[in-house]
Amino acid sequence: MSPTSPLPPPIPVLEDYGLSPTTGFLPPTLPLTRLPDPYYNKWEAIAANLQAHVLSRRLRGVVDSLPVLSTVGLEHDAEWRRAYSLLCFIAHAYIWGGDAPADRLPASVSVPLLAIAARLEVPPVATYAAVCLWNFKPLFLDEPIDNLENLATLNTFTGSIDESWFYLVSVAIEARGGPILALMLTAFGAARRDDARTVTRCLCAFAERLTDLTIIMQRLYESCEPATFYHRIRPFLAGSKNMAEAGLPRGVLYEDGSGTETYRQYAGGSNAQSSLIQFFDIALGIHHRATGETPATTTTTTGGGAAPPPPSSSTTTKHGHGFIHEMRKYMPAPHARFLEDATRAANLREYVEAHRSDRALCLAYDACLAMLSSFRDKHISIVTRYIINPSREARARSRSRAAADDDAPARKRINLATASKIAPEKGGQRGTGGTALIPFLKQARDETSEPAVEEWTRRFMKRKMGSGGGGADFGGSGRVDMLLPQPAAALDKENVVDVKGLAWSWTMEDDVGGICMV
Ligand code: HEM
Repeated sequence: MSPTSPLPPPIPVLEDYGLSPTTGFLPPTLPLTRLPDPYYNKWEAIAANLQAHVLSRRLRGVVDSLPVLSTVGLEHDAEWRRAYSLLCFIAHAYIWGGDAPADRLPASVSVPLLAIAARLEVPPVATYAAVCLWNFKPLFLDEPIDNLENLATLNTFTGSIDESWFYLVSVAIEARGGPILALMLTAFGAARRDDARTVTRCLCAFAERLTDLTIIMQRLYESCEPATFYHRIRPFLAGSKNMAEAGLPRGVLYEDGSGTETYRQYAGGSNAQSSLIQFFDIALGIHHRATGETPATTTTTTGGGAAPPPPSSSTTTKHGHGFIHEMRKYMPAPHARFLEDATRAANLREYVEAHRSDRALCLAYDACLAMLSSFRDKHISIVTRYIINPSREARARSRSRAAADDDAPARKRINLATASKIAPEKGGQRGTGGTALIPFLKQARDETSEPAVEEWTRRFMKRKMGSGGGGADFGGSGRVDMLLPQPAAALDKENVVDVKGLAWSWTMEDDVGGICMV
């Protein structure tokens, strides 16, 4: 380094961001199962009986008559996190737990929720942190929390095993993936010292853990039924942004008694708010572009690899890289700050590019890309099974019902589950110009393999992503492309309809077959 060259950006220290070298983005101390101060017993009682309150249609009345409690009784961080999680469950049950959504959140919930969210630096909605990161307990304290058989949820909207399992799969992924943070920070340091052996060792360990994460994710099928997820669980996680057809045209007003409140709009809770997966991209130097954008410059090098494209500047687009970046606003701010600082320090892609002759290093790096690409491949199958297919079935059912019977059913519910069914009939919802869900996810997966250095890995991953042929697969049976709908651009715009994902509202192709068998 020349005397004038600037110092490299510091390698982040996990503890500075409240992160743990063992559990990663899960809290360093276990979530509390109850707030210790009895002052908060009313919150605890409502959350403990949330399903009964919703079922009996008494929740809104109970919450309306609740006093506005102060945050003065909250001491340690774990207490603030517990209070946040409780109030998020109560708030979303209040909004979505009736025949039509409530567009006002009473002061009894909104006042403490806003204060707690500000203190924790999270938005006042049911984020991934509220329902997953801070909402679990181990069944046995002396057993690890990266084992699904040792986990239970603290709160759910529905009381169903399916909902618990949905959250717990993510918790187990976060727990098993937690040590990857320290591993990769060690690799950043080793690359700076030009210690290729340590970098290789860290990358090998990373690739192995990534395989574990894919295995855990696929266990979702064991205890979470797609129809239950789509119709019963997903509606409670919905946000207030782009929710006009679901009954929230202006969003939600958080009452504070001032009379000057304005409507707020937030995205719904989604695993896309997981800092862990975004950290993987950062550590490996993977760049995500706006959906539909192709690499600007692709220079063929001697090894057959592509030179790293410039980091995407596209953070302003509505979706695509913009969406992935947007999700950082829904992470606890210290986690998002860690991601920013890790981005500045990340050096592995450049290091591997500069050491192309080191086969072991290149293979270890490419293995990580292949494993992460495989993880995303399996995730696309999950989204197809849990969102795309039930959405199509619901639409088909609602059409045939409408054709057979003009009489309205006895009681009509308006919420997220019914929204995508009623949207096309209302007109104006077809081909809204939004981003197509599956092409977005597929592009994120394809971008994951772009930095591969070894010629054979590149060929292999291209083949895996191609449209035909059999062949080996790093991750098992993940040939989803052949089974999925084609990109929206290739389709008749008339057949494109809205679909509510988790965080966001997307489009999908209505009439194309897409039964995905994994
Ligand atoms: C039933 C299970 C799941 C469903 C239905 C699902 C659905 C979705 C949907 C609809 C999106 C698009 C953004 C949105 O609208 O929220 C998305 C994105 C994403 N999901 Fe999932 N997801 C599931 C499980 C998971 C799990 C277990 C993880 C891992 C922790 C995960 C990680 C991600 C990530 C990282 C993205 C952003 C796109 C990317 O980086 O590839 N998802 N998911």
